[in-house]
Amino acid sequence: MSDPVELDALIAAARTARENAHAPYSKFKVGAAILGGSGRIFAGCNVENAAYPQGQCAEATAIGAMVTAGDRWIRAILVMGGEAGAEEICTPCGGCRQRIREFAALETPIHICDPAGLRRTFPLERLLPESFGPTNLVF
Ligand SMILES: O=c1ccn([C@H]2C[C@H](O)[C@@H](CO)O2)c(=O)[nH]1
Ligand SMILES: [Zn+2]
Repeated sequence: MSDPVELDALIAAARTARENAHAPYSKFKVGAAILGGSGRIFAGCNVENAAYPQGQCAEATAIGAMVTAGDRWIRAILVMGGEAGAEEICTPCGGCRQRIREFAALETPIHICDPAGLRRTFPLERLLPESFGPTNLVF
């Protein structure tokens, strides 16, 4: 789990990112916020494209911002997608689960929000069991 102050900061960062999402095709806005190893927060939104397959998820944008700034560790990640009170929660897609895996522990919390607030928290391992990661490539 993340402490409540960190959680509030992640929610605020993801909310702002979500508002900036470029999602004219799906109309599904997503913001993500990462608490990095340095204690800094990195945010990202989904960035869609008229050539649909070129769209990028919010989590990928946030991970890119983190790596660009020099952080290499995800202490917690929060995803805020869709609309308040939606029946289904917005968990990271399969590709983003693997992207998170590159920089996180199996216990790292993935907080799932909608614009009204926190809905669920999962450890990464719950969303990506029996996963392949960096240690598989250590010979
Ligand atoms: O966890 C998720 C799920 C979906 N999307 C984006 C991709 C696409 O732009 C839109 C609809 O799938 O939402 C994300 O950014 N993150
Ligand atoms: Zn994704």
